[in-house]
Amino acid sequence: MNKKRFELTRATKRAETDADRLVSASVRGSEDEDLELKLRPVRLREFIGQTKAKEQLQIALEAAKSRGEALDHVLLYGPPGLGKTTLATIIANELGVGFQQTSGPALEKQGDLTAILSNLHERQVLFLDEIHRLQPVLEEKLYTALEDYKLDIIIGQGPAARTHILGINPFTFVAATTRPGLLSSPLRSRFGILLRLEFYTDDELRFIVERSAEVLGVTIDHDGAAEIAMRSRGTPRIANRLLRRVRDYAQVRAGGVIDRASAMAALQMLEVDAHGFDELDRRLLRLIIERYDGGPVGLNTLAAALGEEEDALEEVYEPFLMQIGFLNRTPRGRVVTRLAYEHFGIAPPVKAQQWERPTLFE
Ligand SMILES: Nc1ncnc2c1ncn2[C@@H]1O[C@H](COP(=O)(O)OP(=O)(O)OP(=O)(O)O)[C@@H](O)[C@H]1O
Repeated sequence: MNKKRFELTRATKRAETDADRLVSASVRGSEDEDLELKLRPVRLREFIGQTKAKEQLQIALEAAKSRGEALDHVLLYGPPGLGKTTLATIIANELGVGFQQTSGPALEKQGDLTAILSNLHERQVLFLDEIHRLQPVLEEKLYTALEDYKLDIIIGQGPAARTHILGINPFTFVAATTRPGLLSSPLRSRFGILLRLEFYTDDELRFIVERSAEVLGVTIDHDGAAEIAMRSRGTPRIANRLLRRVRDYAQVRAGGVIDRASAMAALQMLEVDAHGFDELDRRLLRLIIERYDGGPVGLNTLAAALGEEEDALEEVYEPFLMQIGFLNRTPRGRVVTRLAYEHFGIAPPVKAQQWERPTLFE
């Protein structure tokens, strides 16, 4: 198996494992896709949270519109399910231009990319998801397209082959990635606007749940929405999925109304705890606490002990645990914090407190 194929197989396996989880931030099947289409905000003013990114984008959009030019290329990065695709569609809507979507792994041949680029309309948005998985030859092809709106194409084969420069319409390239560190610096430097998406606060997620409930025609009170928000791991995609499952429960057991009691009962039945942890998070944290005395423990050791891919741990499980302060990455490996011990009602060893304090050399 060649290296690229091996990478793709690993990524597919990772996606499959993750997709089994109720609190996965990845899309889980066609039900999720249908729901997302219905719930996706269309304009920037409907997009909740991400204040910094939104402000930066709003200014750039207004400036581009008033100059009548294509918006600078945009790179959106951050964990899955935080609204990268949503923002890309909003950019096209706000500019009043067409939108075309593809992804790094979907583009296999140079011809695929050439066909897409040469058919773009003036100022339209081309959205490329998972840009970190774009093949290097295609990445190089993109450079001139992004910089000068030109494409080098080769006509003919063998000694008769000639290169030809093809002009393309000025367009806005919006790319998304969960792994910005994997992008080469020449590629990164082609983006004028870099927007980092952060995990949402509980209040922002509560707004999102209330808005989604309204769109779906579900009766929910403030406390019910807050309960779902709190367990959504800072991620709108998870909030919307939990809302759907709680709605089912409320319909059958609570007269169709979601309040704190029915939300709590439903989420308890679904085994999603107060932090939105599921079985996998608990296994990960307990393993570090019980087998490695709180850490530090290396990523590869953890992955082997859990039977998970290293990438999955790094991309899917760890970011949220770090965000809420349960886990730290140190040069010597992963360590859990006092909060993790408290969560499981286990007394932390004295050294756990030392690790929380960053040293001069970390
Ligand atoms: N700020 C927001 N306000 C309201 N709903 C949101 C917001 N961000 C995301 N959502 C909801 O969450 C769903 C997932 O968002 P989206 O598909 O844009 O995430 P993503 O970051 O592109 O994920 P991935 O990287 O997995 O493709 C959307 O369908 C939308 O309903």
